[in-house]
Amino acid sequence: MKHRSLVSEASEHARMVAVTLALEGVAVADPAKAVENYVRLEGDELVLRDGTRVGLRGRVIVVGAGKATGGMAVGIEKVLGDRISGGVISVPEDLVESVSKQLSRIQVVGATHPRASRKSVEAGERIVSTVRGLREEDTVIALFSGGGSALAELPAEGVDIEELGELSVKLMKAGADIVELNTVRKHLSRFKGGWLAKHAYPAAVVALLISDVVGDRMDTIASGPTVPDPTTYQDAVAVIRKYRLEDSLPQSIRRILEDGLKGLAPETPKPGDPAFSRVHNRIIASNTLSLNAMAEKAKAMGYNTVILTSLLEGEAREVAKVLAAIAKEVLKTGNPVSPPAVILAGGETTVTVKGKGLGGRNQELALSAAIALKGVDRVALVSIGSDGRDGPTDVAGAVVDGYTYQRALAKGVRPEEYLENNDSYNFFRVVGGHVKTGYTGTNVNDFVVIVVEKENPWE
Ligand SMILES: Nc1ncnc2c1ncn2[C@@H]1O[C@H](COP(=O)(O)OP(=O)(O)OP(=O)(O)O)[C@@H](O)[C@H]1O
Ligand SMILES: O=C(O)[C@H](O)CO
Ligand SMILES: [Mg+2]
Repeated sequence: MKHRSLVSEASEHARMVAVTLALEGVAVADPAKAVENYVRLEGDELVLRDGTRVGLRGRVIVVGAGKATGGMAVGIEKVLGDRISGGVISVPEDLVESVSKQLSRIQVVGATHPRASRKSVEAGERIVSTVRGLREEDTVIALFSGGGSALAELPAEGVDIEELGELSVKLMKAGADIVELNTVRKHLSRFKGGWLAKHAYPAAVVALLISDVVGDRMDTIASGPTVPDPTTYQDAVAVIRKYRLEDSLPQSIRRILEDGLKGLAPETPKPGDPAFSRVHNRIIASNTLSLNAMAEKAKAMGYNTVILTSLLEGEAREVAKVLAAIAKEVLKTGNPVSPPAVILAGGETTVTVKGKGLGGRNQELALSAAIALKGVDRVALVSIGSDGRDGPTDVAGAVVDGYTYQRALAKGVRPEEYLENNDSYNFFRVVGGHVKTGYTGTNVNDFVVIVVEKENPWE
């Protein structure tokens, strides 16, 4: 069968618009651009986008940790230039060389993630010694993003970093979510959970955060080194009990938690602590901020636009069915918006991997949507991970339309079979539809864009 009969003009147009919008969501989350769009220097004042003004009277020290922190540091050097007195950031060790080349005022150290190591402690010690002893007239610019929890650490007294890394991995494998995981990590640290703000006090702190946490809880992003910690030792112990890990706790960790419960070890700094009186925590890139930018662009392109949520969760293949149903409803009744329509959603779905295939949650969501959208004209759906790596694969995600199913059959590929085997990567490798961005250097979770065209989108 000719390819032309396996697609329509409207579907092609919808695919193009869907991918264009998804890439806009990634672009606005670019770490350097996000910093440059959020802060500017006016005389001897740092002015934040929300109008906050911070006088730069003494030294300006830049610190931070995270997978996007290198890009953020490039941005802050562009904004502040030689107003920066110095500083040090921790990035994944394979990025140290490329990031160092772009910086002239800020030093770069390499550490490990998603599991912390001795290198993470060296990074944590470097950062803390850089901010300790600063004066009231000095200013710390803190740059934190996803991966920051692992990339910089200062373990609580006696806690062994290898044992801490082991416990973190056990909690991740047991299914703990990031809020639970970081509640535990904050209570075994003297860096996380607001401790860095304590070390920097009485200097002013401007913390710029790129959120990879669904729901954007600031105290959870990189475990909130500059953010007052609302969680307690009781919360941390409750997490460990929930995942039945208390019997296998190493002695050093058990002791700290028991001392904490008895009030013999300091709680993480809480809201109201004077150390936060001159701390300004700001999210400069997030799933919500990207969805808003995508919606603005869609409206400018003439689409009736709705943002469903930035809190998407659930099994990817099931979420896809709900999203496909919304796309069909737009065509059927014009609800929640009439064509030409753009429907946006973001967050982080999950995949229960039972098959032997290769893929990621975004590719799996797209494949399931291709099945649900079989035969539906004028519609496209794209799902991508904003960091450019969907699961253990080299693509960001995939785009599908109402003809993807037929195109697969024409190539002898049965979509349901690939879905059952969690083999979405190989489905799109054969049928087409991969969205490749390369590693984007940012992470604001995943985006789904649905486009529903009117009869003739070229009009
Ligand atoms: N064959 C597969 N098909 C679908 N999803 C898969 C497959 N293999 C792994 N996954 C999913 O990919 C997830 C890991 O995704 P990924 O590698 O993008 O990390 P992440 O969750 O985005 O974390 P990071 O913050 O490091 O990017 C796993 O939790 C798993 O659910
Ligand atoms: O490093 C972390 O804690 C996670 O990426 C959440 O920000
Ligand atoms: Mg990822």
